[in-house]
Amino acid sequence: MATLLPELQSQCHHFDAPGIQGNGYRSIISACHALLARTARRVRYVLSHTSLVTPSRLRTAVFRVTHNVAELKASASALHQFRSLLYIALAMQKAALELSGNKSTLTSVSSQTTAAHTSPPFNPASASDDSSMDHLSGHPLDSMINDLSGSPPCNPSEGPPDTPSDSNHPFLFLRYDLPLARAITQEQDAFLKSPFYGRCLGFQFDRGIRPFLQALVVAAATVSEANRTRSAFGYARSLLAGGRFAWDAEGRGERFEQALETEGVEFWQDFWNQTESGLLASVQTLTQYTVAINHILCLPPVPLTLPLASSHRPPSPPPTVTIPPPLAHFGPGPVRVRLLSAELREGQDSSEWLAPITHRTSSITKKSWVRRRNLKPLPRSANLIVHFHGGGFVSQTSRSHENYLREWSHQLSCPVVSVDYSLSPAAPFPRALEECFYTYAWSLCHAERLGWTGERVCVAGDSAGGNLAVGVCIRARSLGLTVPRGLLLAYPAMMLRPDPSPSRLLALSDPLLPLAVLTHCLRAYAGTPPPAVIRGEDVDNKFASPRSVSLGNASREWALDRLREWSQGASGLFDSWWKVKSAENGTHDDDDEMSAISRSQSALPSSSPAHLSASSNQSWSCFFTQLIHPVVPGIDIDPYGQTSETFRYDQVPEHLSLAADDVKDRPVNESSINEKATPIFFVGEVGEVEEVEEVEEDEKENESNTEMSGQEQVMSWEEIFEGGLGTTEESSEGHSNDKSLLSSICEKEHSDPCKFIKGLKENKSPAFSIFPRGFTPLQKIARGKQNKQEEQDGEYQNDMKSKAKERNKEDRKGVRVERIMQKTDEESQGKLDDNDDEEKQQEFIPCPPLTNDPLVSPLLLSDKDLSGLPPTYILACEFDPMLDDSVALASRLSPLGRLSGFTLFPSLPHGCLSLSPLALKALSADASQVNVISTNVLRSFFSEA
Ligand SMILES: CCCCCCCC/C=C\CCCCCCCC(=O)O[C@H]1CC[C@@]2(C)C(=CC[C@H]3[C@@H]4CC[C@H]([C@H](C)CCCC(C)C)[C@@]4(C)CC[C@@H]32)C1
Repeated sequence: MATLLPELQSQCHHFDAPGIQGNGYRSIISACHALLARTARRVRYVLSHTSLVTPSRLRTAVFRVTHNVAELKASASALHQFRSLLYIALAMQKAALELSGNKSTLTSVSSQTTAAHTSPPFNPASASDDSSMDHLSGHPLDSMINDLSGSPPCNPSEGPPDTPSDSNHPFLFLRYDLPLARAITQEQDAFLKSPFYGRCLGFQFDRGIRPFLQALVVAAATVSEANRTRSAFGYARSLLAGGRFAWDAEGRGERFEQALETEGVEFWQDFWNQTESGLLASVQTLTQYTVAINHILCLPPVPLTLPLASSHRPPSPPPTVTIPPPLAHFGPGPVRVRLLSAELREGQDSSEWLAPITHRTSSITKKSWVRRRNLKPLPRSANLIVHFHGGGFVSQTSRSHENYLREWSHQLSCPVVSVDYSLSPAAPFPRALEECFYTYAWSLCHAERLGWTGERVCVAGDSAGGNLAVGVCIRARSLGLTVPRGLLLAYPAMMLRPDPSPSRLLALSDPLLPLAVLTHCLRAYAGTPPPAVIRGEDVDNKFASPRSVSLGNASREWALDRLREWSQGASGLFDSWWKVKSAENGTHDDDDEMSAISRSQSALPSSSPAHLSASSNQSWSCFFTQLIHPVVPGIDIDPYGQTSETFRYDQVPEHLSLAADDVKDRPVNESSINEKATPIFFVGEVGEVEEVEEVEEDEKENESNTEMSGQEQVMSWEEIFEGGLGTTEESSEGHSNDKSLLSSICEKEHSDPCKFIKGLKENKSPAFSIFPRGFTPLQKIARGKQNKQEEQDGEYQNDMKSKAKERNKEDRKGVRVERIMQKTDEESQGKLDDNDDEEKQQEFIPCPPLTNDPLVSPLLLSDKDLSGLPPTYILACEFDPMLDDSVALASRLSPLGRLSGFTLFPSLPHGCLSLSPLALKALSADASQVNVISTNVLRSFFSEA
């Protein structure tokens, strides 16, 4: 580590966005320093107490020797993992620098490394950790740790001033199909993650957040344990296990790690949704601002006609555009939207307000409306915020994000609209995006119903919602609609392709967004095609897919149901008390509505699937992507816009294609909204809706279609993969852009691209000598084989692994058998040889073709498209696997003049906005600033002339 850290640090600055000192490499270094500091303190503490006190029971009890020793062992194991991580990061860094053609930076590595060595020594005592041991600084061990760490952690106020912003700026993401990227993906699976999740959990985060993360892991481990047995006895056993996990750090770490390996997306979906209803939700409500309006609207699925934002000469009618309702996968269906408003405003209480409310929510909402009639409404607000929540595309609703939405509404005195879009895997891309865009358009043409004048609108999104927010703005711009005044992105997910980046490596130790869970989310949203038709009866079943058939899944759902029941039961009394209190205060929450709407189910249009036929579904599924960008399989975009001409807005007549500045600030004039005006175009196939009875016949046909399309996708991925790495002559026509991208990269360093590519393939290029000197790759060996590396990794790891294996024999048996069977099949077909590489290749995470779509991975958007975004402010967190998404986006937007600001919150994990204000207060001072800063950003958007 003594050499690795300074070497990595010396090149970090090349990856910063202009003027912003932060990226995944810097975060890895900070995490390492935090771990070293924590280990050093623990060692000092143990040493000082063992040397003074003779062995006795008293000593053991008072100084918690066993606990400290166990912690030390876990820290040692974590350090070992981090050492490997540093090697990987270093290899990535060098590869990225070489790919960017940044020769000068490569040659200066050694000199800068020396410089880093001469910098002031890192003092572990300065890092925030167990303050009980702070008085021990100055111990001889300090010097050892100084040697280990070598240089101080990244300080945002220091660092090289000449951060590059030219075209040679290295990109943080490494293409998934490069040999190094593949090697990294294999390596990450071999990491022993339990020390991070168990005892060492969250060591790299702010001290205050550790108890929260530990509680999270205990809860996840308990639920996962409960999944294993379904009986009442099993339930009692899992409760006991829950108690055990509270103090057995190793046990919960192992169970959590195992849950990552065995549980599917549904588990995480349900687990993450715990804040949506029940006790947790009720407790959260206590700490939030009260609001006058908190309603669920169901926007009816009808086409909307809006005026274009282009200037037109009166008296000619303004050109209009017709926006179809969301169509993908299920056909037209209502969109659920939450309207929050600190004050009751004109229009929000009008009878018209009830018009868009349909289906299940109507009775409840009408009641609440009647209750509010005696409040005197304020004039309509000039500002509106349209928000898209995060949750990995698979979980959560606007409700779990209310804490900051309510604050925004209060501080900015404006209504907030947050979309409860359909969730994956039931409704994969582009359904959610369509719904978000439809809501945006609906808000523009029904401003008065929201208590808004239609003047200024800002769009905000966190995490997965940030991804959707960018898509909405791009679409608004491409159709010539009013573009929001500002875009606020909180830790957005901008690259959904499985390209590794340094911050993604942090996912290996992150209990909030572990890599396995990220991969689940990715597959659910953009991986496989959804079931083509979901039958009417299935819609009532939240998990309307074959998964509910398996015993494992059934028991998981059973366990989660028990947890939910308990939580809801406990919150019953609380809820009734709270409602009485709210009614007295004249405030209201439509909590009943949300608890009535199960998460995934709420996402699905309640009626549409029953009315659809397979044929209609197929034509709808492509609607969104065709409208914005024709999807060209295999086409890739240079993140720096080199292939910017590839994508066209061919549906928008050229004379209507507006410059970003033309549309940016144009207010929506209500009187100019002319629903009767002739639409310029309308693309959609609403007319193809057929009756329920016909569904069954078409179903079989449709199933086979789905299978076929699934096969086609796999094929095309393989082609892309081969095409991207094969010789240029081998590549097919569809991959021309891959070729051009690679050629352009190669040209910088090598005259013959083919040779260079071959070099990459054979790992001969110096940059791709997979890992630097001294690195022993962790051995990725299928379970059931003896892992030789384990032997070297020391007793502790062996203990942990064998213990885990024993405990979970049953679970793992399945996996092993599966692999052995797979092998036997292949052997019989003569496909398998003993080559380790081939085995690894099978385990390589495939890249779903959809993730190449710039609307799925907005970092693949061309410069031309990105320059159509409104002024964008990015909030990012230091210890976030998604940090590089923010930094890379900022690097792209900054030269285009579209970046209005960037704030990096040190020591915070992903999702910090969603944490309750109480939790934030328990964290650092920076953490409590998260909400304040986001509010100020929105205020500045609204106030800018
Ligand atoms: C080595 C490199 C290989 C590269 C391979 C990479 C492949 C994948 C790449 C990209 C895919 C991106 C996919 C989607 C991105 C998703 C981003 C995204 O949207 O992530 C969100 C997912 C939900 C969540 C974790 C979050 C924020 C807040 C969290 C919530 C805070 C409190 C909530 C608890 C349930 C409260 C109860 C606690 C109690 C003690 C029991 C909690 C934890 C729920 C989950 C959310 C971020």
